[in-house]
Amino acid sequence: MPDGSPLLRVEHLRKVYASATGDVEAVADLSFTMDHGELVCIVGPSGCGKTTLLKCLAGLLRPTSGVVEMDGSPVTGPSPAMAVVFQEYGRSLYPWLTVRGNVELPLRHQKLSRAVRDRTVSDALEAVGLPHAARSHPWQLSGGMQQRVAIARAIAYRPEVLIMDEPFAAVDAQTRADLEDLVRELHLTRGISTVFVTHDIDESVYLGRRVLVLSHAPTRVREDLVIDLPPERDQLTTRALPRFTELRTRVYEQIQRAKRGPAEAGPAISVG
Ligand SMILES: Nc1ncnc2c1ncn2[C@@H]1O[C@H](COP(=O)(O)OP(=O)(O)OP(=O)(O)O)[C@@H](O)[C@H]1O
Repeated sequence: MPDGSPLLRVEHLRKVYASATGDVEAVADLSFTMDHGELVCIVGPSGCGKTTLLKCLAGLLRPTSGVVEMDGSPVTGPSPAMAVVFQEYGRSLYPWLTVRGNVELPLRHQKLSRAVRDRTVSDALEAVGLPHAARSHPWQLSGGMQQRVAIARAIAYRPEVLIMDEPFAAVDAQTRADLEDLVRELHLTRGISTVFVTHDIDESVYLGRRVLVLSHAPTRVREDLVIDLPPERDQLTTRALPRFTELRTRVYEQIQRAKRGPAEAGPAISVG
């Protein structure tokens, strides 16, 4: 239960890959915390280390040094309290299972009665707007619908943290806008704590309550920006607000500076 302590604590995280051509330092010295119920977006220059960071958060990669803690306990491996949604929805869904079967799959490892499991799956499909597609197979659905199935599977699992790695990079602009609104709605109505990695500056400002701008690789947090836009957001009115433009300009400038190299990276600061 939330008691004022952070949900996620990342402190002095460092990750060095050993490779045949020499060591690659992907994450240099990265620290931040995230509270229960927050939606934090992470942006940074291409190849800066975003996926490496997410894999360390999700326990899929062991950090070289530093700490990742969830609810005060170190993350040392894949945690049942975290669900990850990747960009490649086509590869994350099982084509031989129906939509319902895909959403239900991770629940089979939980000790739930058949009735509760059925209700949980139906509720998740309802939440992503796909109750009518339960009996379809993923390959019968559009890309955006398949990504909704992946999101339904993640939320049915009731994770403490939903981690999303550029989840909408492969869909068209209109579908992307709809999926962004779905993430906002799930955040507002269900209070799901979400870490959302994106290349898209406008998307990070539209979605986030905070945006972490990462430096060039080896990465660290260059800026921790509070997004003080109203919680009820709308694709037209929110994006037309002068404050939206100020915030996107700020993120854009920081990424441009970050691209110029590690020497430009300053300490993490908060800007209201
Ligand atoms: N398994 C690996 N072995 C060696 N180096 C790696 C490995 N995985 C990633 N890297 C290197 O670590 C750095 C960060 O990679 P990472 O994929 O985390 O960045 P990213 O910000 O997610 O990239 P993108 O913007 O392309 O999505 C890059 O220099 C990459 O080449």
